[in-house]
Amino acid sequence: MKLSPFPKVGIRPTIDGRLGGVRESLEERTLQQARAVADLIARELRYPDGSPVECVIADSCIGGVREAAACADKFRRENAGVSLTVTPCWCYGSETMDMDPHVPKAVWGFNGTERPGAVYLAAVLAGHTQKGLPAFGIYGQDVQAASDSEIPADVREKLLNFVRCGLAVAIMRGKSYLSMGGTSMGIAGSVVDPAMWEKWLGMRVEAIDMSEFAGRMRKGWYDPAEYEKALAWVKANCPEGKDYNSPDTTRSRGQIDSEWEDSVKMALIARDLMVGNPRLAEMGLGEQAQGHNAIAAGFQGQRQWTDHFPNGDFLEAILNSSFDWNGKRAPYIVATENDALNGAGMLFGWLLTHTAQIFADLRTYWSSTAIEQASGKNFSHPLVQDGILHLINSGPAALDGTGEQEIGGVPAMKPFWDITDAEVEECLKATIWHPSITEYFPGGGLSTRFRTRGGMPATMIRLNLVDGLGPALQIAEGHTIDLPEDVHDALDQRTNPTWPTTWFAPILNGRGPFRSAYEVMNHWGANHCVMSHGHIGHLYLTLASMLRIPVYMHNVSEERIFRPSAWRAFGTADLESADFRACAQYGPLYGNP
Ligand SMILES: C[C@H](O)[C@@H](O)[C@@H](O)C(=O)CO
Ligand SMILES: [Mn+2]
Repeated sequence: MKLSPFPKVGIRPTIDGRLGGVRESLEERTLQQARAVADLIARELRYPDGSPVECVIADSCIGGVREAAACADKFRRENAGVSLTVTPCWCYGSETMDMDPHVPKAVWGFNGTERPGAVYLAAVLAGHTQKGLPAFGIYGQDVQAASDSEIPADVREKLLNFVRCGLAVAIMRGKSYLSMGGTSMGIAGSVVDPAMWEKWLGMRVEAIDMSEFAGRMRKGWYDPAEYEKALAWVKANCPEGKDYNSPDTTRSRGQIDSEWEDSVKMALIARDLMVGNPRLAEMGLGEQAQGHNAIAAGFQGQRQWTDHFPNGDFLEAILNSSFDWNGKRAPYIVATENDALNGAGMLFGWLLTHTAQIFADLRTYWSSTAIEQASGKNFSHPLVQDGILHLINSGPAALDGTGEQEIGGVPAMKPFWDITDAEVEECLKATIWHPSITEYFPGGGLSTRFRTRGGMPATMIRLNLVDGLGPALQIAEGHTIDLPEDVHDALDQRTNPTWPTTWFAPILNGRGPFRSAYEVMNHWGANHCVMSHGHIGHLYLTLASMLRIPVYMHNVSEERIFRPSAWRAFGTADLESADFRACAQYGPLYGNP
């Protein structure tokens, strides 16, 4: 993924500015604390391309406003997109605080008692709250000796989660969402709203007409050598399955072969449109070589493209996966049906985890009774209470979604740098490509079919756009579920056996939407959802608060919620309402609607 240089993490060692003893006694200790945090971040966190996260530390401790200003200048020069203030002692809050309104910020006040680091933490957070510059507060549970340079586990977790989410915010800033085509079948999420991307995510919306695909395919505006390589790889790795079309809608072998060829061309063209390709410049296509600086995109597909041309299943499946004919690499985020809101959700999930994201229709709630009626079998599972949700895209999903990768023997989706070659093979083997259903896709194409292995901890989200409110987020942690073969088959054949299926059981806590799996579906805000690997609802909550996007449904336990300290001033009895009030008060991160 050819993204511009990634933003760094700016570390601000603040200090008591009083010379004549106090400051001198603290200089080395304070700088050591900053260096320890920088080492932790570089050791534990990666950028989406797998390279270690870089930190930039202020040239001196910050004891007053001049040093604070010098640090801000350095952070601007060095492209620091996240701000982390650390200190073991008292400092002068309003004189040393970071006042950049657009950079996610946190403060770690060392919990020692020889010097009042925690008192500064509270004081400077009060300043942030008073000035409308919300900041995250990090304070260790246990008192540490002044000489203790260890970063305790609870502080470490908050530091790393803050930086993960802060970098997601910073990396999105200035990038594009590329709308490939327009509104798909009247899906509201594909009525792309530039203001949402600009004001909440600091991004821009780029748009291309679908004729750009037709034109590039017809004129051969893609790398011919890569095309041949990709087509050969597809023939060797993408097995074709049963043609479910009726005799009079079955397409000929030759037609399907040409649909494979077009599908591969479309994948190359979509990627080139997103991030550019220097090879195109060598072909005399200098403007096309630029791409649209897109970190996420959507493909309109249905309709009208798919009335005349092959569907985008192969394009979307392979670009969203962590591998292709060139080997393992970061996914390219592409939303089916140009559902830009789901595309934003996929982008969040990828930036938080660096793993592929499953795009799916939230198609059906299957109660245990309905499962028994449809399959003749009664089905029970320790993680299933009243029923399960059928996630199945009328399109593809990342092949990582097969669940053929593992962490500790448990199905997972991993960053590309952790995926083994054998796991890539398993993901490909677990996927069958069926000739698409002609009545849906008269232009043909191949549909992606797999079933996600059960037992994967997963988080399902949806970003919705609410008139008068702006974007709002839903989160449901849960697990993928294995159905017995015959039960799955009965339900899958009845639904659509040419598309990718994930059976999902949300974790229920008996409250609100999480009273039952039925209520989770009943409350879902749109036809699509994104599934990420892992129980990462807490990361989505932190990210949403940085972007001032309220969360109106989640099943994350209270102790895992980490938001700016100012959020507490909007209410502590009902965190959901407080979140809404805080987001309304601060407005979108990059400007009011
Ligand atoms: C049946 C339609 O063709 C599908 O595309 C539709 O079910 C959707 O995916 C809507 O999100
Ligand atoms: Mn859909």
